Amino acid sequence: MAHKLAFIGFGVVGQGLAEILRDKKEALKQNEGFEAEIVAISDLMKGSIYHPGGLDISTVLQVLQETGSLENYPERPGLIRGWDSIRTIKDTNADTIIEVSYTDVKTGQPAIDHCKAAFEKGKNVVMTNKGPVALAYQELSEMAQRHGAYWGFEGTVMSGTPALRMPAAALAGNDITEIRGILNGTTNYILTQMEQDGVSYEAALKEAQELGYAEADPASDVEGYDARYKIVILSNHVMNAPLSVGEVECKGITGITLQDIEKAKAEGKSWKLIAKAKKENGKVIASIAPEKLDAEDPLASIRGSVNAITYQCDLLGTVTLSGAGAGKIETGFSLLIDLISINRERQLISI
Ligand SMILES: NC(=O)C1=CN([C@@H]2O[C@H](COP(=O)(O)OP(=O)(O)OC[C@H]3O[C@@H](n4cnc5c(N)ncnc54)[C@H](OP(=O)(O)O)[C@@H]3O)[C@@H](O)[C@H]2O)C=CC1
Ligand SMILES: N[C@@H](CC=O)C(=O)O
Repeated sequence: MAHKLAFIGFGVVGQGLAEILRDKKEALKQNEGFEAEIVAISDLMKGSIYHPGGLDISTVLQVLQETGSLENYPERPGLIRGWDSIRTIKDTNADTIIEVSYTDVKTGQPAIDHCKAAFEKGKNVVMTNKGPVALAYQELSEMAQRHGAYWGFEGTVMSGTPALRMPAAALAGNDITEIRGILNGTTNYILTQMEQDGVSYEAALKEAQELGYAEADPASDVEGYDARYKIVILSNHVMNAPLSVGEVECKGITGITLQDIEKAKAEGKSWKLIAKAKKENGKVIASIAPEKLDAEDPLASIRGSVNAITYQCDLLGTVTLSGAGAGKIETGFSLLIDLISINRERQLISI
């Protein structure tokens, strides 16, 4: 049976997943027994469409590309327009909600309410929005479990790079005592462009926005708030240690000038925005701050929108993972791997 999906938000990442589902439809069916049907899309400005029998993905993407609005999706019997996010979550026949609206760095809303509305209906949520995971991890995990719903959020940290799934699956049994990483693609892209090509901060930020890496409000990236959410998610989910956003010291990259970067380069060093979390006497101490790294530091060579993370494990020692930290298809993939996980669970249950 096809998975029925409803998208809340349909910007860069939502469209990335839709493109993957369009382009890999046959391969996913053949290799994974996975079939998906987009039944609804509700976006703040682009409009909202729902058809219980499914929307045509190619037409949706084409109409959006040509006109910028879902309002121009062709009329057909049974098509409903104009439902807001909550109605789309509650009243459509979707069994999984793809929550890809913007990340609010203060309240996590309205995405927290989107998750609650879905779980109350026993619907799965797969999301890249970091707010609910960083601010309401415990409450939402319990709620999803109580209602028998799956909550997937691989893309909230390091896009489609398995920064959450890899330690949960392959490092299980270790105590992860420390995490250190570059967790924001936009700032790493900016710092790299400034260092490699002498591009100005403003021009590099504009490029990152055009490439789809930056948050809707890029202050979240450059002030370090996005990386702060990510270290909180890692602490709670991977280190199994409660940490709240307010406990993380946070400094962004806005104070770093081209001169600072040139000076570091002459010393053989590189500026990076470093996220850290360390367990100390049963508590986690975490911070986000720019650091001038020696060339030998494994994180010094991480360039562009690529991210990297080092896990300090009690049994295995140091393990470092690097890969995409942002991007349309890369982050679309993070949603796909969560959907594939739901599908695999379904297949196991039906054996
Ligand atoms: N881009 C990336 O590489 C990554 C992004 N993320 C996260 O994924 C999420 C989506 O990112 P991205 O696609 O880049 O962002 P975009 O800004 O491109 O898309 C977000 C979309 O959500 C819509 N939206 C905002 N609020 C609501 C709402 N209440 N109901 C319905 N739609 C709403 C916006 O509408 P409109 O603009 O039409 O007003 C916009 O189309 C964000 O939370 C981001 O933090 C995570 C990892 C990587
Ligand atoms: N704006 C974020 C997107 C991914 O989380 C980033 O640049 O890392």
